[in-house]
Amino acid sequence: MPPLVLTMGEPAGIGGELAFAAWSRRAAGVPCFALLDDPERLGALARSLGLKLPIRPIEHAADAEAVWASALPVLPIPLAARVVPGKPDPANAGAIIRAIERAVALVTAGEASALVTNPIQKQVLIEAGFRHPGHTEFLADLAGPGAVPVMMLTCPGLRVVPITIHQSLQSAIADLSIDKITTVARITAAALTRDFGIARPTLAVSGLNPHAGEGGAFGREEIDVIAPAIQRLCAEGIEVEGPLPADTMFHVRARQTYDAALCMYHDQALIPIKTIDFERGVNVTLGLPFVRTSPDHGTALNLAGTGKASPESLIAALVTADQMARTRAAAR
Ligand SMILES: NC(=O)C1=CN([C@@H]2O[C@H](COP(=O)(O)OP(=O)(O)OC[C@H]3O[C@@H](n4cnc5c(N)ncnc54)[C@H](O)[C@@H]3O)[C@@H](O)[C@H]2O)C=CC1
Ligand SMILES: NCC(=O)COP(=O)(O)O
Repeated sequence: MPPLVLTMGEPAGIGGELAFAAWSRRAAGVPCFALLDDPERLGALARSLGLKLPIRPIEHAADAEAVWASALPVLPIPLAARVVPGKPDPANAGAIIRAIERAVALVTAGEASALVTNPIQKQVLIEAGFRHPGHTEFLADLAGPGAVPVMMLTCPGLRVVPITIHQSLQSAIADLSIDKITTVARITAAALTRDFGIARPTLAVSGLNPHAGEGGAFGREEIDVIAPAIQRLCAEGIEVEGPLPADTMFHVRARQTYDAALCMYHDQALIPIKTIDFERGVNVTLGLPFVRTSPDHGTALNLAGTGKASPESLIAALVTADQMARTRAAAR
């Protein structure tokens, strides 16, 4: 298998030190990855953390495997400005974006088995002219026409999928449609079978309004949009239940009745998973022609450069990406 590729993310965030921690756990089974980052800034970061961590620039992703046992393999992406932990600099936006583009090129060419992204500081990139609200949408754009990105977060015992992603709550509600819900549900069901080995997945679909609308008394989206989408999916043979009240579909016993919860907007899906298991949450983008995962957390600027951030979610993202890539390779 080719190595994974890991992007730098926001260099003023915690991504670099998490990559160090992940590489340090290689003997415990963290899969081999090539880090797309600036070797000089990584060296400075390691020194400031008091780490004697060998960093080895490599020319090709394929060189990572030979280097892995003795040094952290880095595909160099030079940064424009010196990095100050906790203080993102828009001058580095170009390099952050180039790292993502190079990673997609490598995974598309088969030189990397899957793509794992470190978190970006979205506002800094957007202010620097980045046209996408997040990786999910950018990766779909890079993947080309036909890619419909679906965000799924997973931790032991729970998977959640927001139907609408990075947009205002007002526009998310306006954008809900039967077609959107059915498209996301079909992609989710197919991915649960292909990538997670669930032969006949059960999807639980949330309502939008309190008490799933209380029969129309608290809103009509359940009646006009969500229930018809569920009927269409059931007619296609997909196991779907709902619309369920969002406040009661995440307790322990409820979580055991479905394989993924489809929610109407970002926070409805992400609050339960980040509350239940922030440390082991993994963000997976479905609907792309390649495997992409990331940790569930963001840049944590308040922890950057301290060495105190937990690497567990990044390690879970690396392990999940490796497992998904192996499952797909075995099915070919
Ligand atoms: N995939 C991505 O690129 C993502 C990027 N972000 C971006 O991250 C930036 C900051 O977002 P926030 O909402 O502040 O979320 P955040 O996840 O960066 O931080 C929230 C809280 O969790 C803590 N935290 C985060 N990761 C941690 C770790 N590994 N170990 C220990 N504590 C940790 C932070 O210190 C902070 O107190 C935003 O620009 C956001 O857009 C957020 C989520 C995903
Ligand atoms: N909160 C999850 C999130 O924002 C993930 O964003 P991205 O993976 O699309 O960058």
